[in-house]
Amino acid sequence: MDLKLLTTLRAQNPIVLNIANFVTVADVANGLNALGASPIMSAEVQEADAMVQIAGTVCINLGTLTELQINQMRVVGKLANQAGKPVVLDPVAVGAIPYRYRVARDLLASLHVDVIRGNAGEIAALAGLDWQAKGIDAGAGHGDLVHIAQTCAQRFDCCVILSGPTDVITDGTRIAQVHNGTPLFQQHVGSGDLLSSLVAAFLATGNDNFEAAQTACLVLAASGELVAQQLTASRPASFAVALIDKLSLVTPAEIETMMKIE
Ligand SMILES: Nc1ncnc2c1ncn2[C@@H]1O[C@H](COP(=O)(O)OP(=O)(O)O)[C@@H](O)[C@H]1O
Ligand SMILES: Cc1ncsc1CCOP(=O)(O)O
Ligand SMILES: [Mg+2]
Repeated sequence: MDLKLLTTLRAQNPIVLNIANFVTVADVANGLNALGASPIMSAEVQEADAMVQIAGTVCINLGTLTELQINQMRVVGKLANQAGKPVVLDPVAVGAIPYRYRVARDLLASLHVDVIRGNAGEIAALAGLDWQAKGIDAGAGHGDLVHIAQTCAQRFDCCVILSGPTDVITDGTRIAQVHNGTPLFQQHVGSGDLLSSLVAAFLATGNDNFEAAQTACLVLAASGELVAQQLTASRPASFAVALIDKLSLVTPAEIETMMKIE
């Protein structure tokens, strides 16, 4: 974990290309912008080449996929691989919907993904391990989260973030755990989508994927925890607004005093 990456990211203001879902697209754009990245969303395959050329990194979110969008994901992902631009995959609800699972497996077979970011239900499904996912949420299960994340990372030869009350980050060998956060994240739809796109923003700093992924998890979780401490009413909508503000203000020094990372 390297909090200097936050300063680097803000100095670079990297363009993050998002194939977003239509539920959380504005939250993701505003969260990226607040942190110090430059978001761009695209839904048209004809502009894939130009988009990848201007982008520093790409985040592919399966949230509201269509056949047209899946084709766009494949084209954008392949172009990003050819151009050496890092790719993040958010496999929304692959643990609950078999069609999505097949789409994710097809994408992972035809592209190299640098980081997969999902909740326990999503990462367990991709790891081929038992878990009861519930829609877009993690659901219930009893497995060892570190083992699940490592199995997924080794299977797809990439870095994996299994997020939740504790975020587990692994490249298959190295493991980090971020214990910061607040249960308010679960009450606001889109927290996971935002994390996936912030991971893409940190990957643009050119650092080791494992370090960049950890730093993204820490910055978001710590920002949420700081907001939760200051809110007078712990409500999901006020949390979401205050979180965007905090992402624009939070400093490495502030995070350093409260980080719980192992
Ligand atoms: N109970 C919790 N306590 C603290 N942080 C949480 C909790 N649940 C989720 N988070 C945080 O919320 C963000 C989104 O994670 P998660 O809820 O797992 O994704 P998704 O929305 O895709 O299910 C992560 O930054 C994670 O650390
Ligand atoms: C509600 C919903 N339906 C399809 S995508 C989506 C948003 C998922 O957001 P997140 O996984 O970040 O909570
Ligand atoms: Mg999600």
